[in-house]
Amino acid sequence: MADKLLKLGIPAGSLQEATAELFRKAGYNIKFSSRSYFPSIDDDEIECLSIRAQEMARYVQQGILDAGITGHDWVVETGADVHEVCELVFSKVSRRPVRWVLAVPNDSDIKSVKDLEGKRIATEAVGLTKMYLEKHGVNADVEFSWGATEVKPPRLVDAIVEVTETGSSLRANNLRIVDEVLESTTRLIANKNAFEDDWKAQKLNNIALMLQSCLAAEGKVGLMLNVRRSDLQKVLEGLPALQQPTVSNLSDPDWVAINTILDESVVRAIIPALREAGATGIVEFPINKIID
Ligand SMILES: Nc1ncnc2c1ncn2[C@@H]1O[C@H](COP(=O)(O)OP(=O)(O)OP(=O)(O)O)[C@@H](O)[C@H]1O
Ligand SMILES: O=P(O)(O)OC[C@H]1O[C@H](OP(=O)(O)OP(=O)(O)O)[C@H](O)[C@@H]1O
Ligand SMILES: [Mg+2]
Repeated sequence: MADKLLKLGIPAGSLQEATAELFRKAGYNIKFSSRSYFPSIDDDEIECLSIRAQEMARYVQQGILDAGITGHDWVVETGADVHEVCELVFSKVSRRPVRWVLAVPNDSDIKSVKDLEGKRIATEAVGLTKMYLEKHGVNADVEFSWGATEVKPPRLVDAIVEVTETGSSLRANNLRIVDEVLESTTRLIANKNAFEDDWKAQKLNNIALMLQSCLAAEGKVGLMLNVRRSDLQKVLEGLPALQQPTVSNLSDPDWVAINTILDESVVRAIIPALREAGATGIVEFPINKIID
């Protein structure tokens, strides 16, 4: 049926590769070809369009796209009226939010937002910056920057408001953070009318479930082990209490099997302790998805 098609915006630019990689983990294969706005996806019910993150919310609001992936920052900046299906905490290189920050040269006299009175600020997010200045009752010139904003101070402007993830671009340009303007994460957003359509809403909720379950599984591993029933309490005490481990019977009534999920970072300390406590047959395995 022709209307069983979800038009989905995939962000071009910083989020493109991380988005495609997350979809791949979730079971969808997205392929980009140069100069095409239509990446292919191995699901006949989805049509992908490659759109700049800045423009995503506008096209979603207008219904040109049913849904899209973009940063919360651009939803706020564009003031688009869209439905947020879910938050997806991933950025270009990390699984942390990005921050829009007010930054100045290391040796600048500007120490707080109040010192911006009458100064020049360059940014790609003019709306966010003006809202921030207004909140602090400061009057300054905010000019739109097409990019490479970090190279502008001190010759062209006094300060910038720019997005940062690892901080390396700011460091490379001898800039210091004065204040945080907005913290932002990636979101799956939908057109409000499209989300009224049961089929589209379910399709989007299913995509959200798969993407979120992949993010939830990152940095986690599964662990299974066997233990004498008499050692069970001691072994359970050695496992992080985050998750209730599954304990199941074995054919030998004196033994039980334990199945649990752990942060990969603690495994190297926990496995030797489990062995010491009497566990045997310890197996660590990778996990792809966690659905609560
Ligand atoms: N490391 C990062 N740098 C910039 N934006 C990031 C980063 N990680 C995540 N984002 C998010 O990606 C979106 C940026 O999209 P945009 O299309 O402006 O990317 P861009 O970096 O300007 O693209 P390009 O690579 O074409 O310059 C924003 O929502 C931003 O919050
Ligand atoms: O804190 P960092 O990890 O250094 O990331 C932030 C930088 O990444 C983005 O630039 P991008 O590479 O997209 O170049 P652009 O200036 O052309 O947008 C963004 O505009 C910052 O410059
Ligand atoms: Mg950019």
